[in-house]
Amino acid sequence: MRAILEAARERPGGETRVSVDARSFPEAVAETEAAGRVPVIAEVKPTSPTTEGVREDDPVELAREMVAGGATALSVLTEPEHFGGSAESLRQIREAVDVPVLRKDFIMNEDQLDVVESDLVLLIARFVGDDLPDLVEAARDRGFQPLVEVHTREELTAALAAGADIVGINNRDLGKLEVDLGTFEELAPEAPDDVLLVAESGVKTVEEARRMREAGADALLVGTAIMDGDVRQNTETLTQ
Ligand SMILES: O=C(O)c1ccccc1NCC(=O)[C@H](O)[C@H](O)COP(=O)(O)O
Repeated sequence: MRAILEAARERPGGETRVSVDARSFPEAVAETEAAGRVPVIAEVKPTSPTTEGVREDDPVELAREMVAGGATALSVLTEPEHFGGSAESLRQIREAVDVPVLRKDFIMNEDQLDVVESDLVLLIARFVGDDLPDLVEAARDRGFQPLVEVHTREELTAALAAGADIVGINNRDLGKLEVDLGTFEELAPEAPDDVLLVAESGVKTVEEARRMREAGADALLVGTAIMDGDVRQNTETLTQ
């Protein structure tokens, strides 16, 4: 994790401030619910420190297939060194689909928000620490919907104090890289009802998707299980 964070701190920001006309994620979730399906954010994740190999397929084609499979939104890794992502992939994907797109990266400072437009942007409470309130505000000022990621009760408290209204509870401990779906089950009851809760990481099966929904997940963020094989079929299975 240290190498990922060191690289993130070094990565340059954008030169001009972005202004986004964002596609509403809460509305997309409500539409999926109304259609009787499970809201899933499908992740375009070419590789990761916990995945073997690299998926070399065209990211835009993968994204189109995920949307065809019923994805409510997409998450696109833009971290280049450890996840095989790029800002350019995200730009092309957002142009090619009409669902909200989350920029998944390790954003450490305000300038890094200006690298590329997206509808949602990930802010990881564990890594931004006391800068979280300012980054939430800076993201909203640019038109982004911030998705604040937490893994502990303290981080959830910090996210709520920073005004987060879309919170991702990550089942993956980014210190140990271990996954435990019990993390979402433990923290979800602590969040107020008006916060949109996303269960992140480790969901592989329909049963696990149901487990997260029963624990209060408004949406699920799924990477590995969708990227492994036929992404359209995998998305269809998890959104049913
Ligand atoms: O996925 C990893 O290996 C990883 C390693 C180090 C830091 C972050 C990492 N993942 C970020 C994520 O949050 C996941 O990509 C996302 O939640 C999807 O998880 P999964 O469905 O388990 O692929």
